[in-house]
Amino acid sequence: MVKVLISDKLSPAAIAIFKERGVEVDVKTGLTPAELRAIIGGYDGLAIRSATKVTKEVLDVATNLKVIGRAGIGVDNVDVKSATSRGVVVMNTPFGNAITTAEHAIALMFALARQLPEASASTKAGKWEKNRFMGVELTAKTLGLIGCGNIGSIVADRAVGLKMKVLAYDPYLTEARAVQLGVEKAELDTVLAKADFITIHTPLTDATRNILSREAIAKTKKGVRIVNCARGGLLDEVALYDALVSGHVAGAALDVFEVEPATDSPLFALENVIATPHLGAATTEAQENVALQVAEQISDFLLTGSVSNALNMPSVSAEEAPRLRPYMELCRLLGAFAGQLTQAKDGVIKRVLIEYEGAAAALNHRPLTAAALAGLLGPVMEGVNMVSAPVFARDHGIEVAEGSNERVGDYQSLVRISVTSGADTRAVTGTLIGNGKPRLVEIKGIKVEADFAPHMLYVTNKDKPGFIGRFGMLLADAGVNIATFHLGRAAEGEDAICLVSTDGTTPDAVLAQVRALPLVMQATTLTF
Ligand SMILES: NC(=O)C1=CN([C@@H]2O[C@H](COP(=O)(O)OP(=O)(O)OC[C@H]3O[C@@H](n4cnc5c(N)ncnc54)[C@H](O)[C@@H]3O)[C@@H](O)[C@H]2O)C=CC1
Ligand SMILES: O=C(O)C(=O)COP(=O)(O)O
Repeated sequence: MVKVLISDKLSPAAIAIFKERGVEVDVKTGLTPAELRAIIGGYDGLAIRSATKVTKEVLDVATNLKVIGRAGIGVDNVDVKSATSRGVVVMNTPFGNAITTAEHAIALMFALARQLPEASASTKAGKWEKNRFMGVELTAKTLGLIGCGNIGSIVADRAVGLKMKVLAYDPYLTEARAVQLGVEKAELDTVLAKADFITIHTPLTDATRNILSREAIAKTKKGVRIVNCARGGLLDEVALYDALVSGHVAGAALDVFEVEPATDSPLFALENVIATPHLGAATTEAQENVALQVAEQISDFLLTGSVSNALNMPSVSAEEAPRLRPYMELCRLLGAFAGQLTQAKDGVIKRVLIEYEGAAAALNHRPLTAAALAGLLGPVMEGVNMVSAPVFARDHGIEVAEGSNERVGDYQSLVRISVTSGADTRAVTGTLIGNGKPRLVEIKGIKVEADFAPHMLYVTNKDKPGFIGRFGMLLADAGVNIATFHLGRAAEGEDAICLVSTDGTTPDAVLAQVRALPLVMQATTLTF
């Protein structure tokens, strides 16, 4: 039974889904890093929000972990790079809390405009300071958005409804989308110079860290009000403090902080600062959405292999997962065959071409290519899987190309993997037979019909009388039992191949004797 750990506070809806799907689930919140490291090895899946930090150190000991599901959007608390290199899928729930977070940003904007928290505290203290709390209207003011993705777009939509003029700085925002949203696409400096209110809605990445730097804050319009509902670290808290004290910035509303939990900050002493404890996603609706979604995504992945909303792996829908699974296995096996042949020769893979023909042409190729690369790179990198293989290939300068052709030839469906290393290119081709069983049909252009078996011996030889008898005798004398025996040749008297499955491994000494046989050009043991 697969086992999942929920290590942050999630709606009970998540537990119910896991149990319904037959996934064993433990809930342990508030773990220290050491406590998490001590237990993570026992879990296949981890469901988190923003409190759990999934560091390299945690991943190093997460030996069974296959998937991390973030019930929410930001994954800056997960070392996605380390997860990827360890083959762990990282998923989030990109839409479940977007409306709720956008509403929090709008709420904070109103709260800043009318100093609601201070006014409420003063009134409750019996002061009735009607003249102290003079606000500003939002209508006709300019809102500057930094980041206009899911949340930024919803904020824009609401702000347009409030009759604000919206400027958006987002390098990935198209003109067409800006027009559709009713916002004006602008450079960062223009947003800074013109906005009466600024809200930030980018992820925290190396590119966005400190995007509202001291310099950027200095470029803002005097009297600007700033809302950050995205991530601490996107703005310089010390520079913001100085600008609030000097009066250049009229107010700031912060839901997120560089260090969380933020229990102590000089900003808390300022009257024109509103602070909430990372409540952006904290509504019943959003928490129900993200908990249900993350539990479904994690369960689906662990139980069926379908992949949704992964940051480091192509999606595989629940509908296509059963259709793709046998093809993934075929691709992995073909990749493993090609990888072992390459490893046995000169080793360094330069280029991989994966061609899909017939019925395979119509499939979702990204997961299939990832599976082929996982098989191919298996002999080079221990523990490689579909998550880590494409990244490993890219990082090691291996060119990966895909081709497809819907034409049906001798087989309904074919997958061919051609691997170039040094001056050689080796191609292996396979198909699915019967109820989705992988079958090899061609090796280096020579037709052969063979199943994959755990232990195989692959020999290339000259097609001349005498080889098969000597080869059979040699294996028999060495006590290596042949389970299946397949032959193929380019043409009479030319290059031939012999693919044998054996009951158990062929010892290296026997392999050396096979290589020494007359007519043998090369011999390699293969394992699958
Ligand atoms: N306070 C809270 O509780 C919550 C905070 N968040 C935060 O909000 C962030 C945004 O969420 P979504 O809108 O759903 O993400 P998204 O991915 O849909 O949108 C982010 C936008 O930022 C833009 N962007 C990326 N780099 C940029 C740059 N250098 N300059 C300007 N724009 C850039 C992207 O093009 C994209 O359009 C999340 O990454 C998360 O950190 C999300 C949910 C709740
Ligand atoms: O979804 C996000 O990115 C959030 O920041 C929400 O964080 P939380 O799940 O409330 O800790």
